[in-house]
Amino acid sequence: MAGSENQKFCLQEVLDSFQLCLSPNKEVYVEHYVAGWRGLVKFLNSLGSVFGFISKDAVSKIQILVNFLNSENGSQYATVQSMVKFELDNKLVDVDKKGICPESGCRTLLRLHRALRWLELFLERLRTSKEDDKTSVMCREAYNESLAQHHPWVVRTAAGMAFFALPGRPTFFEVMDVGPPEQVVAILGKAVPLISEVYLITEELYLKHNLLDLP
Ligand SMILES: CCCCCCCC/C=C\CCCCCCCC(=O)N[C@@H](COP(=O)(O)O)[C@H](O)/C=C/CCCCCCCCCCCCC
Repeated sequence: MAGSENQKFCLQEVLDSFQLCLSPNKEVYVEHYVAGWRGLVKFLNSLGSVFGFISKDAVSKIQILVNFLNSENGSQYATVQSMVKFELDNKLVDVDKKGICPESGCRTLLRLHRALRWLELFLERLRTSKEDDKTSVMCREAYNESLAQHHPWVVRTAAGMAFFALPGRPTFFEVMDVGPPEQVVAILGKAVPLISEVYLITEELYLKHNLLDLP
């Protein structure tokens, strides 16, 4: 999968990954979760180097999780549920905020999990938007309602500047490459509830184990 972030973006592929994410008993498969993010990073990379610092951060977090999946404990990382249990049972998570385990699977996935909420809010705005609506405004509103609350001023400022470089809605829809706007809206109508379900399952799990504030 190395270097796949430079390949062409495919919205259906992202949708498929998030669909495959959920097991019949509603566990979240880490493999498909990271595949969904890899697909999204392709989209980000197609927008140009202004978004490079965001893409780099997302790729490094994806890679940390892939490394866990490929490690000798890989089977423990099959689902978010098994990962949480394994890392908590083995004291691999910085629950006491002492600065240990800076790269646990739980804290790494939490960063992507918060970003998933941004994605859900952004895609819902995109889905219900009108032709003249600005993607930069939709993106900023979604960011302020979610990720921004976890970012320091310097990151919020850099992100805010990058949003100005977002292409307009028509170009956005073209890059999605799934056909006319009605088709994009239809696919987004399937993607948003799926993403929302994956988000809610993870949120409840993290809440139950008091992991939502991991440093
Ligand atoms: C269906 C197609 C349309 C939507 C396509 C969206 C494509 C988005 C792809 C990736 C999104 C980026 C995910 C970013 C993960 C950020 C994780 C994070 O919060 N990291 C921060 C904290 O990490 P630690 O320091 O604690 O390890 C880190 O400080 C962040 C640095 C980078 C800035 C992140 C800003 C995120 C802004 C929201 C994404 C905007 C993308 C716009 C593209 C439409």
